[in-house]
Amino acid sequence: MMKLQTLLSYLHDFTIYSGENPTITSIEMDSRKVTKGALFICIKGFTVDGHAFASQAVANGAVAVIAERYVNVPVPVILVRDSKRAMAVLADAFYGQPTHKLHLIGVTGTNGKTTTTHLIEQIFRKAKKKTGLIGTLYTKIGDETYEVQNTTPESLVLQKTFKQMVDAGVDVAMMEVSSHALHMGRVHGCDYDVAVFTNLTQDHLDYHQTMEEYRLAKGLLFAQLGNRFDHTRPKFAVLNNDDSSSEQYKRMTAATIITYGIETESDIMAKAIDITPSGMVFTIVTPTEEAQMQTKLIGRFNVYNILAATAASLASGVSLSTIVEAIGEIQGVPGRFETVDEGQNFTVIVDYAHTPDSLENVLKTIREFAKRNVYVVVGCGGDRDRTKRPIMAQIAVQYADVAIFTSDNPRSEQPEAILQDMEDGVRGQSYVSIVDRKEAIRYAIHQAQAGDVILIAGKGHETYQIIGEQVLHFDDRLVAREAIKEREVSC
Ligand SMILES: CC(=O)N[C@H]1[C@@H](OP(=O)(O)OP(=O)(O)OC[C@H]2O[C@@H](n3ccc(=O)[nH]c3=O)[C@H](O)[C@@H]2O)O[C@H](CO)[C@@H](O)[C@@H]1O[C@H](C)C(=O)N[C@@H](C)C(=O)N[C@H](CCC(=O)O)C(=O)O
Ligand SMILES: Nc1ncnc2c1ncn2[C@@H]1O[C@H](COP(=O)(O)OP(=O)(O)OP(=O)(O)O)[C@@H](O)[C@H]1O
Ligand SMILES: N[C@H](CCC[C@H](N)C(=O)O)C(=O)O
Ligand SMILES: [Mg+2]
Repeated sequence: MMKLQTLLSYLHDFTIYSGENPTITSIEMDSRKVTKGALFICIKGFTVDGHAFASQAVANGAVAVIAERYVNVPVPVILVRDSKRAMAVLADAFYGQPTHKLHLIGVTGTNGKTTTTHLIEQIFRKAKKKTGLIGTLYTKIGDETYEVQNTTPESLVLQKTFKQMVDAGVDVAMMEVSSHALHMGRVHGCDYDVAVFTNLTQDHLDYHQTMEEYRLAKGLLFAQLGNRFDHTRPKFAVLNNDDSSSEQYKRMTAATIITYGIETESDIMAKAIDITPSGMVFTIVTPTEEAQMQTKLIGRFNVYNILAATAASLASGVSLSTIVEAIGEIQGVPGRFETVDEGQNFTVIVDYAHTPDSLENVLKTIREFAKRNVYVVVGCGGDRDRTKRPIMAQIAVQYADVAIFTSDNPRSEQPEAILQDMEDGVRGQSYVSIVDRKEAIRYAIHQAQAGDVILIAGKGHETYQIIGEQVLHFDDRLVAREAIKEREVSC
């Protein structure tokens, strides 16, 4: 609870059309969630304009309204330049600036955010800290998980979650920070201690338009870090030295820089990497010590994720021996290189690769150990970057022996039209297109011979498929499992 005027003292640029000072009991951006005493924030969304719901919010009990243009309601209206950004400031204030009380680690980059945050979580758990995690899979406080809608939630949800973490005694929070969130200011008010960059490759050009804009959006995490030079709470930017975008981020941040890499000389490095089908071993070298790292995770890209997690944890004061122990025990991350094993004589892997770079990485990794044919079942999401479709199709055809194109989440687009965009990248080459994802997975599984490897890419942990407005239950792992059993019965 907070008085409106107290709350507004955190905002520096607004106009208020009232001298009233009601008590604010909650902040809402959705009129349907408003209850008595709420401050309603009108957000001009991508689908509808929240200003149209101000009256409904007041009817539901809102006692004040934040808006970008005047709305005619019988409660104080506060005009701001950008209501989404104002919301982030107000949410931070309303929930008692919870990130000031947490050690907060933010991870950004095109690929590897979910994996890296999970590695960091396990490391801190090993270090006997209470952890909180926010990302694509869920919000997790200690052992409890909660469903999420976005990888990086809207500021209201985000700050409320941080408050819950503080109340639950969380010491360290780690979160995925998407480029959308950075661009829209969802994370304004988050006081990061460590910011981590995984990599930058093509994705989300539907939203950011150009790679330069996309790179800049990710850079905001580093630009917004550490300008206080607080010697009691130093800030760290953890950067991938093998990714050229890091050079720009080094210039954008005032924080202490820690680099990691395999190719380029860096503060934290992996050397003598040995990759087998069951895991990896490598030497991790820091400025002060060296250790042997052993992991069940597979793929060179996961060496990068481990290096990023190690650098972030070392910067946070965790010992290298604790890090090595934690990484050694990690079984995997749901939907990331997850095998489906029903005792069949071929390998089935479900993975969340939905960008050109991740698909290429995963297929290259499979190629390193596959003894016979490699199948890939892959689609591209609707209402998302169209330009990645032909590129992903080309990668599928290039690295797999059998490429099967299918639907991912078509959303509002025609599934056949998405397949056309993919096929445009591979005209004249050999591939199979099966619109129905279940049928595509069944096709691969029924074709496979002993020793073959099937990669089912793009949806990983997802337990749904979005077709039009419908959200249907769909889980690649279950569909694959059923198809394997079906095949055994028919043999
Ligand atoms: C494009 C985008 O970012 N959209 C987000 C946005 O939805 P929107 O703009 O369509 O909202 P809207 O439906 O137009 O509503 C506008 C306003 O009216 C309000 N409203 C609406 C109806 C009503 O009756 N009353 C009412 O008050 C709404 O509560 C809202 O405040 O606000 C929603 C609520 O916070 C978000 O969940 C939603 O994310 C959607 C699901 C999404 O797909 N976002 C993607 C692009 C995204 O952000 N992805 C990144 C991850 C990318 C990656 O890592 O690969 C992420 O961080 O998730
Ligand atoms: N460091 C990496 N570099 C390239 N590809 C990676 C890396 N880590 C994971 N991948 C691939 O990308 C996929 C997605 O990984 P992950 O979920 O960790 O990334 P993310 O950044 O959280 O993705 P999203 O933006 O969709 O939330 C994995 O399934 C794997 O195929
Ligand atoms: N965070 C990503 C996830 C993509 C997952 C893929 N299955 C799809 O639906 O395109 C996005 O919203 O673009
Ligand atoms: Mg993620």
